[in-house]
Amino acid sequence: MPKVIIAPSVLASDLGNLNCECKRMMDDGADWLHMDIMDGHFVPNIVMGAPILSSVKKAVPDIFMDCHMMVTEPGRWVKDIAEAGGASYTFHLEATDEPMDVVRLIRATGMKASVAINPGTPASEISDELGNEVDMILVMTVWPGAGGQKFMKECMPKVAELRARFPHVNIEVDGGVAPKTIHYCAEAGANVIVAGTAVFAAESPRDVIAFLRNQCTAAQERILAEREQLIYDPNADVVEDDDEFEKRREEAMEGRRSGATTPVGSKPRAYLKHLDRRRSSATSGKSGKFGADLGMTLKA
Ligand SMILES: O=C(CO)[C@H](O)[C@H](O)COP(=O)(O)O
Repeated sequence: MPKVIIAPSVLASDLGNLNCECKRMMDDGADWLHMDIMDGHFVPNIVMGAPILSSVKKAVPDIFMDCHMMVTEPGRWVKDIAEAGGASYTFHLEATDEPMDVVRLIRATGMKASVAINPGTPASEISDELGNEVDMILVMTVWPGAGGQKFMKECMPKVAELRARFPHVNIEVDGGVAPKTIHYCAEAGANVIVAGTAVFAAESPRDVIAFLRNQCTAAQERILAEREQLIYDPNADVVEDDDEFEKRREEAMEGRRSGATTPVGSKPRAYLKHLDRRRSSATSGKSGKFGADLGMTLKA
C-alpha cells in the first residue's frame, strides 16, 4: 500500500505567520503541507492564491505544497500554482467535464495530479481511466469551504471502494480528521491524512501527527496481514484449467471491490496457488497478474 503521509491543513494555522507555521509543522513531523485555495465561486470563501504559495516556497524551500484547488476553473490556475512551487495540484471532479484534460495540463508542469470528490459525489464517478492516471484521489470528509467541521463517517465506504479499485494510488481524506476519527480513515484504506484544527490547535502537534501516522501504519499492517493470510492458505485447492482460473480471478476481484478488507473466500486462494505453480515454472520472478491487482508481489 502507498506510504502514509500526514499533511496539516494551513487553513487552521496562524495565517499571518504562515512561513513559520509551515516550518513548525515540518519540524514536528509533517510530510506535506495542505494548502487550500478557494476562489469564492466553487466554495463561498476566499483564502489564498499563487502569490502566497510563492512566498512560502521561498521561505521554506523544502516544503511539499499539496494544493487543494476549490475553484470553478481548474485548468486556469495550473501554470500559476506550478510557478509558485506547488508540488501537487488537486482539482475537483465536480468542476470539470474534461478531467483527463486537466490531468494532462497538470502533468505538463511537472506537478503531481490529483482529483477530489465532494461528499455528495459517488466514488463510481471516478472512471478507471482517471483513477489509474492520477497520483492521488481526495475524498472530502466535509463539504469544502471551511475548516473545523464535523467529520462525515458516511464517506468511508467511498474510501474503501477506491482503495480496492486503485491499490497503488494515494487516497487522501480531508475534513474533521482528528485522533477521534482517524481509525475510520485508516481502516478504510486512506494513506494521505489532512488535518487542520486537530493539529494546529493541539498542545503538541508533534504528538498528534505521530498518532495519526501510527494509526494508519497499524491499519495498513493489519490489512496486509489479512491479505497474506488469504494468499498463502496451504489448504487451497489447485485450479489447472485456464478458463476456470480466469473466472475465479474475476470473482475474487468482484469480492475485493465490495470493500478494501473484505475476505473473498476460498476461490482466490485456489487461484493464487495455481498462479504460484505457474510462476514457479516460469522464470520472471515478477509480480503476478493477481498480485498486481492487489498491489502486492507474490512470492516465487
Ligand atoms: O479543505 C478544507 C476545507 O475545505 C480543509 O482542509 C479541511 O476542512 C481541514 O480542516 P479541519 O481539519 O479543521 O476540518
